[in-house]
Amino acid sequence: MKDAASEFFELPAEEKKKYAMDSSDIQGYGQAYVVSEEQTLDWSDALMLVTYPTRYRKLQFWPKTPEGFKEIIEAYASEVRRVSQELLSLLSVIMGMQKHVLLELHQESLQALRVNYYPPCSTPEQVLGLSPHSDANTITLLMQDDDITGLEIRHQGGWVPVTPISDALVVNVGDVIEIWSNGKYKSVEHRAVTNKNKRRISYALFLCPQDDVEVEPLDYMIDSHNPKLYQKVRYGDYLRQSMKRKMEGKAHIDVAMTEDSESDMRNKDE
Ligand SMILES: O=C(O)CCC(=O)C(=O)O
Ligand SMILES: [Fe+2]
Repeated sequence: MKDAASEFFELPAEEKKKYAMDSSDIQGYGQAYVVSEEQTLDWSDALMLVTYPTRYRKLQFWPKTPEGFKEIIEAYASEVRRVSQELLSLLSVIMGMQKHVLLELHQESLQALRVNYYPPCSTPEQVLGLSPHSDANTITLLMQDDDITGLEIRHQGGWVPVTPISDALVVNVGDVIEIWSNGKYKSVEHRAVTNKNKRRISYALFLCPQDDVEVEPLDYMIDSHNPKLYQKVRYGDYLRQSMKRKMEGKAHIDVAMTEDSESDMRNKDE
């Protein structure tokens, strides 16, 4: 996967443009979250593909070069899908529920791959590879290059680098787990920084509920000490709302907050 992706991103621009993302779509080669001509762009390109359910695949965006890349993506997506399903069972148990609860909410889950390419940048202190955001899905499994640190997570007001561990995947909790757990498990705010000397590639597989799944705090997570913090949202609407905005930390999760919890948060900030 790493060799093939590297070869793809090093192809001439005209070759990569054959797979260019449409402005109204998220699949293909390009940059997502570009919502205005005035915004500062992140120092990265991406190849974004829906991998499951297979009927949502738009094969015209799956690169034909290098040879065999398509099959590699398919094999990687299928293996990581298996791991993410195991993780969902374990997460259900950690959240105090029966093993099958989260899996059932993902009966026909959507999985999308984003391969992020960050070219070397002569002024890394001036530009980000990927702006701060949380992932608007359930969990993300991320593979990073071994020899270069780029991912950082928000912790106690600062940014903490996530040093790559060889042969390990990073698992990010996304907004949907935050909403289902009524805020007990927070989606992690993260960003990617650029590097002066080396290019970096990361491989994110996003596991999402289907569009029509209604996301709201699960009954198990609410009691008299833990009032409901989020209102019900249809997942497809939540995702589309968050994609319409420029990436700005976790601001997009406001869409799902109840009015009370939103004003509580605001009072805390002030
Ligand atoms: O490059 C990274 O490590 C972060 C990628 C990421 O956060 C994303 O694709 O959503
Ligand atoms: Fe992310």
